[in-house]
Amino acid sequence: MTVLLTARQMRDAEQAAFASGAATGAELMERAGEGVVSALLNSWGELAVVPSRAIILCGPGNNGGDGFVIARLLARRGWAVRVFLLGQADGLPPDARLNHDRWCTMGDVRRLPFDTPPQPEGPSGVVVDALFGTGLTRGLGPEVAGVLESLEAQGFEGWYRVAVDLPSGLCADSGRRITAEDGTTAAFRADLTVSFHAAKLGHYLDEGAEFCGALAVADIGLSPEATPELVRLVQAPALPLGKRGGHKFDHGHALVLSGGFGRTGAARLAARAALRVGAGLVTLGVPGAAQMEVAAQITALMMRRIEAADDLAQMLEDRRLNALCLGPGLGADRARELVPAALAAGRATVLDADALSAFSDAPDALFSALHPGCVLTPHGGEFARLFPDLSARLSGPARRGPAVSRVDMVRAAAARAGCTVLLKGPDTVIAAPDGDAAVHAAVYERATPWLATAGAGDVLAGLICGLMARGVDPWRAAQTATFLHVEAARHHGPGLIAEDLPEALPAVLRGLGA
Ligand SMILES: NC(=O)C1=CN([C@@H]2O[C@H](COP(=O)(O)OP(=O)(O)OC[C@H]3O[C@@H](n4cnc5c(N)ncnc54)[C@H](OP(=O)(O)O)[C@@H]3O)[C@@H](O)[C@H]2O)[C@@H](O)CC1
Ligand SMILES: [K+]
Repeated sequence: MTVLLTARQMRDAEQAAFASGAATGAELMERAGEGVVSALLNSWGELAVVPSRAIILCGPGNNGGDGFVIARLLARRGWAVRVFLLGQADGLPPDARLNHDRWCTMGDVRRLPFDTPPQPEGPSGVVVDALFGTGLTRGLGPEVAGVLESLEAQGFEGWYRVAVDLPSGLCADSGRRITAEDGTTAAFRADLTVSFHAAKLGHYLDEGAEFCGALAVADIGLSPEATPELVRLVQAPALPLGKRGGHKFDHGHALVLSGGFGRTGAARLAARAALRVGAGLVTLGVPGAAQMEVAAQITALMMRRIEAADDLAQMLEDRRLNALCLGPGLGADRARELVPAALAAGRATVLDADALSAFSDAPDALFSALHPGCVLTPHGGEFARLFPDLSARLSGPARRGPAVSRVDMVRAAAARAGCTVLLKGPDTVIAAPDGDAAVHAAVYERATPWLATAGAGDVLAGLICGLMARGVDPWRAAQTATFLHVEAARHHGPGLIAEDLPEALPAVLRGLGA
């Protein structure tokens, strides 16, 4: 299991190593520096062959200490190294001071921001940002922002940019840039970020991936963590996704409620996704006026007329209908009519799109009807309508580090709703009401910007519904569906439209050994 740590959890891991005698701070710092050097040599092979030049910016804490180790290791490889320190050597914590002093036997240290700003001194090289890492408590002031700007000036175009642990200015817990008192919101923009022991939430959430560039995690010999509040990074599902015998009713029967005439496409997309992910049967619940339209478009999918709440309640007397999906193209009036009846039936239920927006005026009425078998799948706008106070905490500037994160807010939303909440985005956050949280990241090598296309969200809702019809619990269904959704988009590639997603699933499932 890959976990994403907060700054505090990282410090706890470090303290545990000190307490058990497994490592000293100086040893961890040495390994951190070695990790950065080997990651940068691996990333850009030519640097491993011919010594280059480096500009290393060291901050006033242990992130700066890592910078001094990197300076020493690169200089030993024959690199031309210039080191800059923000603040005074006297103020450095002990391990950083030790490495500062070791470096001083090999080269000089210039002061930031007073000395002349760093100059490129050659067409190529590496800029190393070791100003701030997990200890960032406030935004970068104008002086530091000015230094970062000077490193983007003319002459640095051919230079690689490496951040130690985190790009300075970026919050380890939230992936948000911290805003300084004067309103400056600066951060180092890296090509490669090298972190230690485990990735931090901030590498994946919000603006994290944009500022990190690529991400490498160096092993510095700390023990794996096992605290329950850890956030996991969603990866290939451990569930058996293939069918192992049985007939169609053994794999569940999903019901997807459709909107009216001319608005049935979204529900049909969701239904097809539910069928492709393995639900044994999928029925579309359609108002009379739209039946001809739907009938002309479906084959393996089934259809039943559902006009009003009574029709739905009557249909749900059939206990074999075990998972519901409401929202895609449903329309606000129909959502207000059908959602209470669906929730009263106590089935596994996905609420998306209109089924969420229809309750913007009275979210508490929705929350009181929800049950643990539900999954809400809002995008940012729908989340803001249902949880305006939580959303507002993410939309204003972050003034202090560590800042409140999307994980914090989705956890709070799940606790309030009493069910699983999935906030969509390239950094999808999924939280369960008991506080479990996971991040699904479609960033770095899994970036799929072409997934931002009409109807993609409807397919996701259908995948969750289909998995729940197969008996997967809401928490795992939300994670597995998100993973499959992005894998389908990756399999198809650019040019993707929502219709392609269900059609890409067989290849994705086969690739996962289903
Ligand atoms: N934990 C581990 O296991 C390992 C950790 N390691 C490394 O240590 C790093 C964490 O070190 P750290 O805790 O010393 O914090 P760091 O990021 O260097 O900064 C703290 C200093 O910056 C200051 N400061 C903050 N914001 C500021 C601002 N905007 N403008 C100006 N100043 C600001 C802050 O001042 P204060 O807030 O106290 O006033 C304090 O002086 C971690 O990222 C990793 O690289 C590795 O060696 C391997 C093992
Ligand atoms: K840094």
